[in-house]
Amino acid sequence: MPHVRRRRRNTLDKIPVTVLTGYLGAGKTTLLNRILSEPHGRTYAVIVNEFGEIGIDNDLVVAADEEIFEMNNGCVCCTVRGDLIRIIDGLLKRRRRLDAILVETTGLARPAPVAQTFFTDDAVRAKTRLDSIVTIVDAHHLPRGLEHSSEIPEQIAFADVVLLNKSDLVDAAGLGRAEQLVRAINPYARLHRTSHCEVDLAAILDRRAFDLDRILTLEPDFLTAAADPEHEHEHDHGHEHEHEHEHEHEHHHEHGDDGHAHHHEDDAEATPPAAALHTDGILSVALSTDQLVNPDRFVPWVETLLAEQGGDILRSKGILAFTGEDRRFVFQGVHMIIDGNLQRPWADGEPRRSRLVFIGRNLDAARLRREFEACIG
Ligand SMILES: Nc1nc2c(ncn2[C@@H]2O[C@H](COP(=O)(O)OP(=O)(O)OP(=O)(O)O)[C@@H](O)[C@H]2O)c(=O)[nH]1
Repeated sequence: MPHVRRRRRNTLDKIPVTVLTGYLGAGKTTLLNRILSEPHGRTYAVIVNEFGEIGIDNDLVVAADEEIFEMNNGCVCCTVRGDLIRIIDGLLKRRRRLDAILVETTGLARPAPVAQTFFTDDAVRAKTRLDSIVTIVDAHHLPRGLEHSSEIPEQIAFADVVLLNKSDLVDAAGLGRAEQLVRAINPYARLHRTSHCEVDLAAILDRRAFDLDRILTLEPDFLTAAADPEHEHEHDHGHEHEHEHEHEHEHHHEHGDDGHAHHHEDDAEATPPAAALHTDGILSVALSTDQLVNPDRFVPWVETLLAEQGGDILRSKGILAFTGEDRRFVFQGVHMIIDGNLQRPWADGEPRRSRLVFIGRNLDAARLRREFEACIG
């Protein structure tokens, strides 16, 4: 069927865009330098706020007075002196095929406006697709950073992929604690422990974390991120995490008025000291049901919820089994912008289990649960 072929080609042709965030000194430049100088045989474009920040050797730069710089490995680097949409337009007009675009969000407290550009701008959306949000976390600085910064938990909350970097500067216990701090904010991101951002670029580029089709193939990880076999862990502590995640999935993170997480007593072993868990009130709420959900109630509910509380809800994702519908409804959101559609049919014998997750601040878990349950049947 002609239109099916056209759709496939469109998806394949779209250039994946990765949005990179991370606190001051976390290692963003280190990662970008690798991408722009390693002989990986692919052509990536890196968009940075100010070229000066990248600190790359000037010899790599071919045409220094242009806004778009070509590197000696074929990658291009450009700077958001102008606006993002115009820069992307300029990149797309170049003849050379790009394998991926990476946008660094230094200087922006929040990565959301950049991410949303790829949902909302038609011209950009026609040629590119938001692939994932990657957050670099300084494992050494994280406990202190969380005490002082509201940006760090927010950046972690947005992430589809977390690089827990500077792992060489902390011992195994410290690294485990840092990972728990990340997980307390965002249990769903794929996490890689790195030193000097040494990670296979395939782990951060072209992940299809925002691709609704792909959420389905990632589904085993969707609510069990800690059991991810692709984690680059140096030692096995999976059991601890499975335990931790049982709580996260069945209940949610319980935070008190002080914004600190409170865990169940039997979880004590896997829980960092409460004082270290300053997550700026950001928590995740996971909801699920084995009963069918009424789309006429669910869709208006989630739309209203995100319209009213989208400022606080940083990320949302869901797979829904609707009454009278053989296909799965899948959605994905950044603040109040959501994208969702019907996907493949539920397989024979596959439990029609609806799951959704919200990550954000000021989330009233009991109310979310109550309102979601009101959409059942
Ligand atoms: N020990 C150690 N040092 C690292 C690692 N990653 C980066 N660094 C160093 O940390 C410092 C900061 O790294 P950058 O890559 O500049 O960090 P950044 O996030 O770009 O920093 P800003 O541009 O200031 O936001 C540099 O001196 C890096 O060499 C790591 O994994 N281990």
